[in-house]
Amino acid sequence: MDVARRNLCLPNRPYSITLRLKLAAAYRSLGYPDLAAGEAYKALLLIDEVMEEGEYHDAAMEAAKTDITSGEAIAALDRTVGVDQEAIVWARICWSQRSYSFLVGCLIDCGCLRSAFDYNSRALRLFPSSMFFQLSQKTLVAKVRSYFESKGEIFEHVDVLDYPDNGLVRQELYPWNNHEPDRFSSEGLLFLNTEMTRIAPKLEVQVTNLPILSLKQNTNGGPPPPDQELRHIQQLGVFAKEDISPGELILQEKSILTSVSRLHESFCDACSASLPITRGNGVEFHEGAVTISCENCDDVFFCSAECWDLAQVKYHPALCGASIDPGKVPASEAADSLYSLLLIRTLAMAETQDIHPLDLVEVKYIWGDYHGLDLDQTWEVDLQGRLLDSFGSVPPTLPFSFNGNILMPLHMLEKMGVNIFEQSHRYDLWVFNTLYAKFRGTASARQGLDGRPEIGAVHPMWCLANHSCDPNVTWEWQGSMRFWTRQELVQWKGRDPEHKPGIRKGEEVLSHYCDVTLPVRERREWAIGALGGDCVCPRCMWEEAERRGETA
Ligand SMILES: C[S@@+](CC[C@H](N)C(=O)[O-])C[C@H]1O[C@@H](n2cnc3c(N)ncnc32)[C@H](O)[C@@H]1O
Repeated sequence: MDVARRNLCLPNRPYSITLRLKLAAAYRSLGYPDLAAGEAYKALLLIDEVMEEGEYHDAAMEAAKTDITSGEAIAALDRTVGVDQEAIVWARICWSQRSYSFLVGCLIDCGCLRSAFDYNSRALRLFPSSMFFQLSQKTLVAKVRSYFESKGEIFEHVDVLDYPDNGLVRQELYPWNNHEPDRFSSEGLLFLNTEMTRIAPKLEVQVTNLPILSLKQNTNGGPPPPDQELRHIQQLGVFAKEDISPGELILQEKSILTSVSRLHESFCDACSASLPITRGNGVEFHEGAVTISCENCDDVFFCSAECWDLAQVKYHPALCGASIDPGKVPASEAADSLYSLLLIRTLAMAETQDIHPLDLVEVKYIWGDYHGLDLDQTWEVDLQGRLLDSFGSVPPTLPFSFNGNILMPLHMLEKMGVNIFEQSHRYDLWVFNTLYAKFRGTASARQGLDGRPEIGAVHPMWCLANHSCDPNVTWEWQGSMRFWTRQELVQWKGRDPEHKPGIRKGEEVLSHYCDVTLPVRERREWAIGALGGDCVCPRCMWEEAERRGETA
């Protein structure tokens, strides 16, 4: 595949602007405008390096000259513009125009209209007579106008900062991603079960079949199938190795893949347990423990020497002194901000441990909820070979923003001292997207008193348990994640009266992703993000039928 081939070239020519632009073109033609936007943005960074005395100026200048003398630049532009062979002219005029046009076009494709507007305005200042940017301006105004008019608002009254900037892109196991393990292989299961036995001796991970709940993946655009005709796929689940009585603690898992979005002094930076409250000059003791802080940065606090040691070995050195406080995050973006912080934690873990982010044991085996469609059958082009839509007809489901998926991770990596050009193979946008895909289906978040998500975490073993609105366990997250078998099952009228609390050998551990005391419609709405569609557990099916007056 073209993308894979060019990706392989990048380690040798990480500063080549033309190579970045070719990669952007290849990504776009394959229905990945988000990945194309990432390469176009890096091309713009390199153009700045060529034109100014920056950290990478010499390397970028050298690469630009090589591109020009080797004829690469001419091929990339499909035409020779100007006769001046100076790299700076190429950068300022040709490459810059091409990078901006990729970035703006791809951001529009991804629904990031505010960012597209911003870059198009910059491009128009540089190239005022460009038809492309003038047209893009018109397209953007039309799109933003129709967005606000559909909400009953007047476009002229809206601040640019309020323009929509979040879209959806393909949630995919990229064809060139060779880090994803075979989770169903005997080696994969052996690894997971060794981990599981350590924290939950009575449980084991098994392969199971689950209904695919996402309508887009079930219907390819047709009407929704009847519930009994849903397609099924293989996934993992957690099962009892022996009989377990009601009220037993069956799993206790501590994770350092956590995020704290505010009140950093109130939570352990490693495990996110609540910390003792500081009063005046003294410190309030909490279960005999006292808060430990990092002497070098004084930005982070820990609940125990164990957490401090884990932070030192696993992630903190990469971040020590690099403030990651996202500042005041609007309530509407609080949940996304927790995912971004999980991404930063993962990048810091990769950097500290010198390992590819997708090979970290904390993320490698977790579920990515990739679309699972056969690309040969789904991908559609017209008679001229052009894509029918920007994503090649693959339904986009992964939330995407220019800031969260491109700008912020690259900026944080630079703060960690990572060379984002030479380390592209390790810290590329498709890697960030893959991590987000994994977090979105598995992370848990806890809200503060004002209802805004405050802390988030991925517990790699706990998150292997599937959901039911009639769960046989309940869980609590306070530093560690803990599972108990329920003393009493949820009350609902349609259950088999023989079904009693406790879990028998061979039965699946069924967790809950929503508040199971709510009525069926509210439960389904709550869990839809984590499940990908409406829950079809026996309780939901029965209660939905009852609601429609269909039960016997
Ligand atoms: C946190 S993961 C659970 C573990 C996952 N089955 C695995 O293989 O790692 C959440 C995903 O599991 C699937 N899932 C969990 N409970 C389900 C249910 N009751 N019905 C259908 N799919 C379910 C959904 O695809 C969801 O996105």
